[in-house]
Amino acid sequence: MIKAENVSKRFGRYEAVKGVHVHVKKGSIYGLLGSNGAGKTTLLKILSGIIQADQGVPEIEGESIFEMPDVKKRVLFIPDHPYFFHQTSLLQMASFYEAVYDQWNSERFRQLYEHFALDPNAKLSRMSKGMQRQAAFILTLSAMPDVLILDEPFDGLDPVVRQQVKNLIIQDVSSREMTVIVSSHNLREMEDFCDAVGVMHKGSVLYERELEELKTDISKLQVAFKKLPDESFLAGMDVIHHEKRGRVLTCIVRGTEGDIDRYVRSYEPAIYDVLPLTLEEIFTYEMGSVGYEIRNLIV
Ligand SMILES: Nc1ncnc2c1ncn2[C@@H]1O[C@H](COP(=O)(O)OP(=O)(O)OP(=O)(O)O)[C@@H](O)[C@H]1O
Repeated sequence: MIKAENVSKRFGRYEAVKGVHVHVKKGSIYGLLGSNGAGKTTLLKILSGIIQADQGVPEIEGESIFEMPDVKKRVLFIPDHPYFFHQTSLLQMASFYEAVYDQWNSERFRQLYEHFALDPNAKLSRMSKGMQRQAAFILTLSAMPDVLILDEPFDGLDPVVRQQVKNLIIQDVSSREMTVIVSSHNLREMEDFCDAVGVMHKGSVLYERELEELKTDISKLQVAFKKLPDESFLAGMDVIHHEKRGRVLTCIVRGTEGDIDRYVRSYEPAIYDVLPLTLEEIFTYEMGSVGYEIRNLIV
């Protein structure tokens, strides 16, 4: 549903986004992960039609978004610092949203501000950071977007509100196939929230995968041998990282479980365990394999 092929963006001589390809299925939640300064915010702004790419045209259901008001009305973006007009209240912002967004739902707006117990007449600038973020979600979700693009959206929300906001988003995804792209450094949270992830580093998308597929394609092995085999043992697998502690060898390996299992067992290990990896571990090791330094992460 959302497709960006070979998208690039320069700021002066610095190339913040370098020929990236992004594919997001309709009605899914796509997590954009990456190192600091990787280009996530820049890419999200391109996908939202806020800035124009130098190369490549992102499409939403086959239509370009940049300077296309009819497409833009269906795509809402919450930046890492939500923006409201000077000296406005939630109610005044709602009037603006209602005038701009055709799919605005006043009943939902009322339900949401009552649910979050925000005073609709209070000045938004006097609200706390977390309350302002709640206000941004109330306005955005009341506009009933087909595509919701979120940059570090849950920062500053308390754990209860965080879960409530995520539930609201999940409801819209399942009930009316809203599509979500969300950037975050909180991989624990993304693991439970996303269907697929794309990982950015230094302006490039290193890979994008369904979360389940990603998790079955990389494993942590713990093996011990009566006599440690020579280096051909490690050379025969796609090892991203390994560590030896005493007789126990711990390896992070790419590949399918069946192939790895057959291979390791052919060396007749005394102990052999395959442990699941969290998204955080996968991210860290994959980043390590492209030169982002990791040290002693295996525990
Ligand atoms: N308007 C701009 N002018 C010049 N350089 C910019 C501009 N916006 C972003 N950059 C640069 O582009 C690079 C990518 O920035 P971006 O904000 O997209 O990264 P990010 O992945 O969102 O980072 P973080 O995770 O730290 O928020 C950075 O080096 C940043 O300094």
